[in-house]
Amino acid sequence: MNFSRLIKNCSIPSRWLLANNIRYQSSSAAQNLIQVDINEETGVSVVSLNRKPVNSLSLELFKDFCGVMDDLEREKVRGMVLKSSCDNVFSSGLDITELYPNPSEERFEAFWLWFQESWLKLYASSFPTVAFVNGHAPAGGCVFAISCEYRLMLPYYKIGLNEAPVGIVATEWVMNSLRAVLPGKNAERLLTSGRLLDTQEAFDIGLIDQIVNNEEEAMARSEEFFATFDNVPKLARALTKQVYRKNDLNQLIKNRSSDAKQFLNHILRPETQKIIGSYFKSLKDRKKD
Ligand SMILES: CC/C=C\C/C=C\C/C=C\C/C=C/C(=O)SCCNC(=O)CCNC(=O)[C@H](O)C(C)(C)COP(=O)(O)OP(=O)(O)OC[C@H]1O[C@@H](n2cnc3c(N)ncnc32)[C@H](O)[C@@H]1OP(=O)(O)O
Repeated sequence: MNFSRLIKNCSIPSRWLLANNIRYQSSSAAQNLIQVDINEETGVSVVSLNRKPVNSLSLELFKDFCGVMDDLEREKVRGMVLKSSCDNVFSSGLDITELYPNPSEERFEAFWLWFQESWLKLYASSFPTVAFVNGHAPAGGCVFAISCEYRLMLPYYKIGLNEAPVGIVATEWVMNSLRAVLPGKNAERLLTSGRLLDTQEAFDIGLIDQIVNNEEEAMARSEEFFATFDNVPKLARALTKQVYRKNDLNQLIKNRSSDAKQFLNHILRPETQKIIGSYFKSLKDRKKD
C-alpha cells in the first residue's frame, strides 16, 4: 500500500475545502458557539457545543466546529470528548430555521457544504473521539454522536435519527455512519421508523457503548478509552481508522455538490415544506400547553 499517497488523500482540510472554494474563517468568535478545553497534562480536549438553548446546528456553528477540528489536528491532541454545555440537550439537530421557510439557495448551499465538511472532519479525524451524550440527541445530534468512535450517555435521555417523521430523508453518508455502528437490520428500522430510543434501549441495541451517571464518570471512561491507544503509533492508528472508513468518506467526497443539490430540491418541495412547517409549529405549540 502506498502510504504517502494515502496520507495525501487523508489530508482532510485543504483538499476538501479547496475543492469547494470555501475556507474557514471564524464566523462567531463573540458568540462562542463551541468551547474548547485542552488538558495539558493528559492531552485530552473537551469540546462543548454551546449554542443555547438546544444546540441547533446552524451554518455558523458548523463553520466554527470545522475551525476547532483543524486546531485540534494541529495541536495533535491525544483524544477529544464531544459534549454539550446546554441543559438536557446534546444537540437538537439541524437548525430548522435553516430549512424552513424556503431557504435561499445561496445560504442553504453554504449551510450544507459546511455541514458536510463538519462530518468529514469528525468522521476522519486522526485522533480518537468520544461523544459524551449529556442530553437529548435527535437527528443531527445523533449524527454527531455516531460519527465519533465511542459513545457514553447519561440515563433518561433520547437518541435517534428521527428525520423521516420530520419529512426529511437522511442522506446516504448519514445512513452509512449509522450502519458502521449498528448491524444492518436495526439501522434500517431506526431510520425508517424515526423512533427515538431512551438511553437503556440505545445501550441494549449497541447504539451507545456505555451508560454513565455523571460527567466525572464520563471523563474517567473516556480516559480509559484513549488509554487503549497509548501503545499504538499515532500515524498507524489514524491511517487504520481512515482506511477503515474510506468507503463512507469517499461516498460523500465524490458526491458533495449533487448531495447538496438533491437535499435542497427535497427541502424546497412544497410537501416537504408543509411537513417541516407543521412539525416546527408543533414544537412551538408544545410550550403553550
Ligand atoms: C458532524 C455532523 C453533524 C450533524 C449532522 C446533522 C444532520 C444529519 C443529516 C440529516 C438531516 C438532519 C435533519 C435534522 O436534524 S432536522 C432537526 C430535527 N430535530 C428535532 O426533531 C428535534 C426538535 N427538538 C426537540 O425535540 C426538543 O427541542 C428537544 C427534545 C431537543 C429539547 O426539548 P426542550 O423542551 O428542552 O426544549 P424546547 O422548548 O423544545 O426548545 C427550545 C427552543 O428551541 C427550539 N428548537 C428546538 N429544536 C430546534 C431545532 N432543531 N431547530 C430550531 N429550533 C429548535 C424550540 O422550538 C424552542 O423555541 P422557542 O419556543 O422559540 O423557545
